[in-house]
Amino acid sequence: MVMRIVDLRSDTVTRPTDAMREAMASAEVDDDVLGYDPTARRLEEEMAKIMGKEAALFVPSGTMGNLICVMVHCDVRGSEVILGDTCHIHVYENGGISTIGGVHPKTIKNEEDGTMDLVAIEGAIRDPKGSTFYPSTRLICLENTHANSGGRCLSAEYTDRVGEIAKRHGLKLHIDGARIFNASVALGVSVHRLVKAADSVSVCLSKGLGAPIGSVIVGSQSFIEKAKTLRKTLGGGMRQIGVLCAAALVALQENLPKLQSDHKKTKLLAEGLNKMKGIRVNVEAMETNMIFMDMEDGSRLTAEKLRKSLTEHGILVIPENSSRIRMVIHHQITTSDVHYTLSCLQQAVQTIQEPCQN
Ligand SMILES: Cc1ncc(COP(=O)(O)O)c(C=O)c1O
Ligand SMILES: C[C@@H](O)[C@H](N)C(=O)O
Repeated sequence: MVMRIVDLRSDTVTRPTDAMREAMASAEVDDDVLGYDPTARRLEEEMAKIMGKEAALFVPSGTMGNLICVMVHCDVRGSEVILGDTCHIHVYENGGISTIGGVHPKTIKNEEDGTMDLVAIEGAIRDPKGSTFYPSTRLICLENTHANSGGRCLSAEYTDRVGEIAKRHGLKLHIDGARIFNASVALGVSVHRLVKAADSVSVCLSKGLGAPIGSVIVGSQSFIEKAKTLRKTLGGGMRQIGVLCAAALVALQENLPKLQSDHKKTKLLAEGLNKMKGIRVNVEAMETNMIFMDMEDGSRLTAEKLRKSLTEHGILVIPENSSRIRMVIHHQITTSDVHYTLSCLQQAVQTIQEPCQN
């Protein structure tokens, strides 16, 4: 019997749709290193227009997109970047900006809402007069939505304030916009307004948009030209990438409109979880497509016990720690999957908390 699978591990787990596969199979392609791939060019022009920037570049992953942007902005030895202590660039990218990029990280505490305190940002900027001893601050990085705070959205006004600080000190601003479309839909603000103050943005095609592979970075024409050279240096120059970009173009058409529904399903799941004995979810803080489900002290519940029980029912999740599980909704999770997950979890919670009654 084929087991029902409900994959809540991440929004990176989606499978290409039939329309994506058809587009991939019939994509018009050419060598994107020797010249340019026409389908890649279409995607890049589309993304630059949507994001309100001069130019765009397809890259194999969000990690490489962030690395390239940081390295282009911080192209002088001794550069330092100000970024959040729980941001993806600092936590999940193997320290690449330092080990490969030679850029020094200056972390600031991420607040619960994914922002960094504005006074702390400005206070972290190195005094150029201290350059005998200190690195030189060249870049500030934000992340919108902020994954480790549960997919929280940064407002356009907050981003503008950080942009003003950067400009005042002659710095650049990069946004890790892996889920910027989720922020745009949740806030009801266009993506180009959200990133107006940014000098560069890295946008994942392979998350909520549901494309199988890739990201796009956007910025000025001169920035993207430097980024293209660095992409090749890092081994990211690829040939007939129209095969991948064709799927991304379908994703933009098909899945962008579905993000609102992803967020609705997230709220439905969060509200259901919050009613369960021993489980706590900050429903208000679940602004987009992510849920952090916490186990209350003394509830006998642990992330591993629940993960194991859910897996037995085909529901896949990733524990954040011993008492927290993250669940991520995407366009291939149905409302019925949400109800199924709630029913299985209710059963697991009951079994774990009242073993003798079962
Ligand atoms: C906020 C954020 N930025 C960047 C990335 C990196 O993207 P990729 O997995 O394509 O390298 C991810 C997740 O994958 C992410 O969640
Ligand atoms: C873990 C992280 O790299 C990935 N972006 C995710 O959110 O699933």
